[in-house]
Amino acid sequence: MSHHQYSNPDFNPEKYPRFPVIRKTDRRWPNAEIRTAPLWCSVDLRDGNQALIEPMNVSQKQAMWHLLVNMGFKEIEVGFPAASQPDFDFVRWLIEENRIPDDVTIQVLVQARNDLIERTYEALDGARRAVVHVYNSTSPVQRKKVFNLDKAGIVDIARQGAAKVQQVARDYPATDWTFQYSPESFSSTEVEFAVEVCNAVIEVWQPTPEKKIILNLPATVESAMPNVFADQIEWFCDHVNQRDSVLVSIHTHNDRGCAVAAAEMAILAGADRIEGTLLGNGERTGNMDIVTMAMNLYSQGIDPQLDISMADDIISTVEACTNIKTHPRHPWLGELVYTAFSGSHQDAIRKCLAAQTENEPWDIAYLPINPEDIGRSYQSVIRVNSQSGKGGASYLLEQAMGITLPRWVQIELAQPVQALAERSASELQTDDIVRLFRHTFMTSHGQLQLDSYTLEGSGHQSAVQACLNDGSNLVSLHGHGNGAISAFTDAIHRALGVAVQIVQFDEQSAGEGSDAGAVAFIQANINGQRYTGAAADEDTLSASMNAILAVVNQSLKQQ
Ligand SMILES: CC(=O)SCCNC(=O)CCNC(=O)[C@H](O)C(C)(C)COP(=O)(O)OP(=O)(O)OC[C@H]1O[C@@H](n2cnc3c(N)ncnc32)[C@H](O)[C@@H]1OP(=O)(O)O
Ligand SMILES: CC(C)C(=O)C(=O)O
Repeated sequence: MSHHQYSNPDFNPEKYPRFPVIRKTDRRWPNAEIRTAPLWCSVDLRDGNQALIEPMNVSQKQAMWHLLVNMGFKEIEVGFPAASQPDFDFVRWLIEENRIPDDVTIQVLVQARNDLIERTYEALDGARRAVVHVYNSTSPVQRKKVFNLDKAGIVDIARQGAAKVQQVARDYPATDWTFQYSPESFSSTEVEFAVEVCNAVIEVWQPTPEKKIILNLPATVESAMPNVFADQIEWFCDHVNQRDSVLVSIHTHNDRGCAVAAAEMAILAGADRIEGTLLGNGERTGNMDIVTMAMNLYSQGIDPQLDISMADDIISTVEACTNIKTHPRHPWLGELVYTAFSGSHQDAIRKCLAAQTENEPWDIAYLPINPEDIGRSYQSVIRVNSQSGKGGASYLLEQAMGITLPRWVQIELAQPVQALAERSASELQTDDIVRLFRHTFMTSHGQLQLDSYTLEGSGHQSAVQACLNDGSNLVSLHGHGNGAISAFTDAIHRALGVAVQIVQFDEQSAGEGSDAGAVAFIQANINGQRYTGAAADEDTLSASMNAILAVVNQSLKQQ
C-alpha cells in the first residue's frame, strides 16, 4: 500500500529542526512534588505592558498595581523606567506618593547598557527596597545575528552590565538593593554557556546566602517540551556556582501552550521563584499565567500565597488595563469553566452536590473546585440548552423556586424543556424554565382554584366541604373518603364528574425565601390519560388540593 508521507507536498522537515534534548542520566525532577508555593513576581506592568497594542496609561497602571498588591504579590516588576517617560513617571509616583506597602518590593528591568542603568537608578531614587533586573541575550541566534559577537563578547556584556548595576547602586546607599540577572533566551542557549555567563555575573556581584542575587532563567520563546526545560533547569541548578547564594527564578512564555507546565516542572527541577502575568498577558502568546499556576496549587490543597478569590475583579481589571478579553474557557477563571450544558454532566454534578457535606474533601464530578471559592455562584454551574437532560432544568428550577422536584416530575419536565430548547435553538434562562413549568403543570388564571375548604373528621371518616373559584363563578362541593385527599377527589367527582385516580403524590415545604409554605406534586389518571400537576400554597392541604385541581384543569382543557 502506498501513502503520502506528508499531507502537504511542500512540507520540508529540514525547515524546523528538532530541539536538542539533554541526555541526562541523573534526572531527579520527575520524582519531585510541589508542596509549597514558589516566590511570585508579577511582570504585568513590564512584560505584559510592553506587549500591548496600546501600553497602559498611568491610571491603568495604577489600577493594575492596586490589584496586584491586593492579591498579595510581594514582588512586582513595575516597568522599564529607562525606556519611556510614562514608565519612569509611574516608578516616581509609586515612590514619591509612598504607594509601596512595607512588605512589597518593586523591580525594574534594564538592558546591560550604562546610560540606561544610570537612568534606571534615577527613577528608583528614594525607594526603600528594589530589585534591579539587568539582562542580555545569550542564545546562538542572538549572538550571531543580533549582537554579532562570540561567546566571550556576550559574557563581557553581562559582566559589564552587572558591574555597572553594582557600581551605580553604591551612589544610592539608602536603598536596600537586590540584583537580578537574566540570560535572555536562556532556554535556547546551550546550558553550559548559560551557566558560564551566570557564573561571570556571580563573580561580579559576589552574593552570599544572606544577601542572595536572583538569576532569572527565561524561556523567552518557548521552543521545546516542558520536560526539556525542566532538564535545563535541573542541569543549571546542579552546575551554577554558589547555588546557596542564588534564587533561581523562572520566566516562561507560552509559544507552545505549555508555559504553566514548564514553570511547574521547573519548580520540580529546583527553581525557587516564578515570574508571570495575570491571565497570561504578554509577548506573542503571552507570559506564564500566574492565576492558572496559583489555582493549580490551590486545587491540590497548597496555599498559593495569592488571593484568587476575587476572580471577577481580576478579570475586569486585567481587561480594562490590557483591552484584551478573557477567553470564556480560560483555565479556572473563564466564564464557562464551571458550566455544564450537557445532560450527563449536569446529572452527575447535581447528584454529587446533593451528596457533598461541608466537612469532607471536595469530591464533585466535573467540578475540580467549588466555584464559590472564586466568587462564582452555583447558578452559573448548570445551564440549559438542547444538549441538556432532565437534571439541568430541574436544578435551575429548584434553585429558583426553592423546591426539590421528585424524579417523576423531572422526567415530565424534561420533555417540554427539550422541545423549547430545540425550538429556540439557544440557551434557556432560568426564567424561561420557571415560566414553562408554571404553564405546563400549574393552574393559570381563569381556571378552577381552591377558594376555601373545611375538613371534618380524620382518617377513614374524613369529609371535605370546599368552594372553588374559576375567576367568575364559585362552585361548592363536598365529599368524603379515607383521608383529606380522597375526600377531595370524591367531591370533585360528585360535582364535576371528573374521576381523578392519583398515581404519584409528593408534598414538601418550600425553601427559604419562598412565599409559599408548601408545594405539592400530583400525577393522576383521568379518563385513561396521565396528567402531572403542581401547586404552591401557604397551607399544605391547600397546596395538595390545588395540585389536584391543576390536573383536573388540564383534563377539562383537553376535552
Ligand atoms: C525578552 C524581553 O522582553 S526583553 C525586554 C524588552 N523590552 C523592551 O524592549 C521595551 C522597552 N525598550 C525600549 O523602549 C527600547 O528598546 C530602549 C529605549 C530601552 C532602547 O532603545 P534603543 O536604544 O533604540 O535600542 P534597542 O532596544 O532597539 O536595542 C538595540 C541596541 O541595543 C543593544 N541591546 C539590546 N539589548 C541589549 C541588552 N540587553 N544589553 C545590552 N545591549 C543591548 C543591541 O545590540 C542594539 O545595539 P546596536 O544599536 O549597537 O546595534
Ligand atoms: C527580560 C527577560 C526576562 C524577558 O522578559 C524574557 O526573556 O522574556
